[in-house]
Amino acid sequence: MSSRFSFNATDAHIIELSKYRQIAFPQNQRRPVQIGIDIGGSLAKVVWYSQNKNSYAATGGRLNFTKFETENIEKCIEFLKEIIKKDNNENGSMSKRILKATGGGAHKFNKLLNDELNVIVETEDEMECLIIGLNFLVHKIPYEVFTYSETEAEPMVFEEKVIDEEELYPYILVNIGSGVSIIKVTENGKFERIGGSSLGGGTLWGLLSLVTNAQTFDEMLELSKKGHNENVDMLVGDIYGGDYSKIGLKNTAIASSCGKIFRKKPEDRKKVKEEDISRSLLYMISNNLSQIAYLMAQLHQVKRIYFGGCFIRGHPVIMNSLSFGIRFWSKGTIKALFLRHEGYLGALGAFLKHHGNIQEQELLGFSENFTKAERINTTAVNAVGLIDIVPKLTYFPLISSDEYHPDTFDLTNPELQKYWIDTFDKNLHKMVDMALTWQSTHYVNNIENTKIFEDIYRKHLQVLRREPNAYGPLSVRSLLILREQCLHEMGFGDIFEHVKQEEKESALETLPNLLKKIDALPEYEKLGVLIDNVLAGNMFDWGANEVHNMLQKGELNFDSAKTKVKKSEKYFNLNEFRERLDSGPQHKRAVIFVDNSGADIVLGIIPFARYLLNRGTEVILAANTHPCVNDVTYTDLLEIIEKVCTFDDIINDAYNKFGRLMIHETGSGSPCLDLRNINCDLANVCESVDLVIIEGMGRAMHTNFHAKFICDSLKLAVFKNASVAKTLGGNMYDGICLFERGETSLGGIRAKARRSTFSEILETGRFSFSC
Ligand SMILES: Nc1ncnc2c1ncn2[C@@H]1O[C@H](COP(=O)(O)OP(=O)(O)OP(=O)(O)O)[C@@H](O)[C@H]1O
Ligand SMILES: CC(C)(CO)[C@@H](O)C(=O)NCCC(=O)O
Repeated sequence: MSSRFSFNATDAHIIELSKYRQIAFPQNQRRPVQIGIDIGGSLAKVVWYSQNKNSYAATGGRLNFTKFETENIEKCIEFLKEIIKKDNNENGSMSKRILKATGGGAHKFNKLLNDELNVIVETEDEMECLIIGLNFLVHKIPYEVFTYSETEAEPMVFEEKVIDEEELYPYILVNIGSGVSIIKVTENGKFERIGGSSLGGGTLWGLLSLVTNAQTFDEMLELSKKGHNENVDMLVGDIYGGDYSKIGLKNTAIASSCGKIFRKKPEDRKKVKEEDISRSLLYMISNNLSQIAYLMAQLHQVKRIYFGGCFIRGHPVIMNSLSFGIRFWSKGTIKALFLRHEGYLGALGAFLKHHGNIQEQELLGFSENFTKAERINTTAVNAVGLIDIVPKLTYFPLISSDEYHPDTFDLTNPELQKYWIDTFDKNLHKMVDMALTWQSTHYVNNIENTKIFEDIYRKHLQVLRREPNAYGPLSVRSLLILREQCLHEMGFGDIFEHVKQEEKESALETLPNLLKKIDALPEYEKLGVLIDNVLAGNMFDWGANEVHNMLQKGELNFDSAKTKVKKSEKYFNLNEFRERLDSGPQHKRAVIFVDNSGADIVLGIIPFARYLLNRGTEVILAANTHPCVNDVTYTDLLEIIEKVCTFDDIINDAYNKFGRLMIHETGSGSPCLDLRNINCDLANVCESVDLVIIEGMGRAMHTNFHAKFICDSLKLAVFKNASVAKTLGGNMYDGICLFERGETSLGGIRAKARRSTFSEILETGRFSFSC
């Protein structure tokens, strides 16, 4: 089967998930490079922090991952020397650094590391580091954990981040390195190594080195993919002539690994294919481990079994046989859990042991960055991976259900998958054109970077065509985020800046007159006109292909947009909103998640916000932190409001005098809105919000269309994509205005169990409620 795990690693422009796993630290974090290393019997794994200068996104830092064969420890040391030298050049020479090291090699090579690197090597316990690393990934990295089964249409099924401790403990970790350690974890900081096995990854590597001509472990695994184990394994059918149904053994079950070889004549034994024997040995090790893992879980009455260690390396056959074994032995009651950063648990744990890192995590958010454009360091076994470290994000406090999921469309349907991947592929050239224009207006002459951007994104799309869930569940949101990451990684900033600037200026010129006209309307007509204006403004969306074409040809202006947008038959209940405004208690505070710059924000949203302010409702405008398409960013919005303040007293007073108009950043850089990850300051000011307004196709259709809130909510958007319209039951350019009363408005109790934070979990080991 083709999969993300077999992507061509020699390609310099793309970070394949299994081999490049960076995790991205927030801006303004200046600190010396910190390194964690886990030197095992087979491989030395390195995790280090680097500042994220290359990226336009305001991500201040990044966790990088790489590994070397322990046999070549000197290459690893050279690599570490380079990292330290680079950091000395950038941040100034430091006094002796601390290197956090774990694994057997931290002891064995202690003196060598000390002498060669001129560092203080602090040795950390291997088992403890594995658990710290695992807990970090499970709590902090989106879609880190997944189950795997080839019998399902979609083999990889991702788990949400585990936030509550009760969900997590007790668990066992089966860490398959050279040898195997099995660790039971019952609560934060409480663990015990309950067993192990010497039949592990080193065993397979050793045996395959003996029976194949392959040079590297990866070549050996490749061989196993092509092999047929039934040529060497004795199956139940070989003994019974069919199934042994009485005890539930099918004829295809392996009765005796390698058990057919002894029957062969000595001259035929040499003809056994290396592919077949590789496959057989791989099953032998994996099946044995799944059985031991299950027995351990039984003995200790544990339901969660995580598999870690480089042995797994996202290899489908290994994962499938471990999964199958656990499912088989547990009669389907337990599922094997895998991790996308499975080989780095120990090194990550050692890294996090640097002073303050564990507490610090609570202040930070982490996102995965799949993209890197530098030439790969060829001395490493598998180059580097990336995790970006971003300012801390949190749950939006007004979501009413724990079932909240941002994405509206389930892209498990192959037709929809193809449609969306094709759509982004076809539109890519438009982004490239924008990137080129952006370069020319910034006097940057680096066509190569635009080409690399195009290349990287297209290659990611190719990966996704083969393995749609390679980077976590596929959604329109994930495709959009990936595109932004690729742009940012190549140093592109706000590539729609010129478009936004022009549209903003022209809209600001129109605004005073528009406000006058609205003010002159009879009171009962105002709301309808304001909502029409928001929907017309929302047409100015350079991210929607159809509209992009119109805008580029100059075929759209505010008036023509107003005639183009029709009211959706199915999703337009303005009257209910009007009735609520007229008869219910006045809303105290509204938050508006805004969308595009130009006419959208200036002629649509600002007059509507002004109307709410006039009615006595405070208004928070929540705009993206980072640029994406022509969405208005937090900094754009500050500028716009300051301009509006120069000619409109209502906005000026509310913003400058009374603080009744507030502007906040969402923490996002996407046209979609994931309300599980909102800037903490915004979440805090939204605690007292009783009206949530979400605007735009990305925020209110691709995402949040089904979101329910504990307070009143209003979704405003226009169908600008035919597939979205068809799937949701609307027509192209229908405007939706969806008002829904919240539990509080209906008299319900406003209460919600908040989620425990990671530091609480780590530090107190107790379950608690907090932001
Ligand atoms: N590119 C690779 N090169 C070598 N081994 C690999 C590679 N990819 C996966 N492996 C497998 O991973 C195993 C090593 O896993 P890991 O790095 O987790 O263990 P380790 O830390 O070296 O061992 P231990 O913890 O037992 O000391 C190897 O024995 C081999 O089976
Ligand atoms: C010796 C370690 C802990 C080194 O990581 C590992 O290789 C292992 O757990 N080996 C298995 C030893 C045993 O329990 O049989």
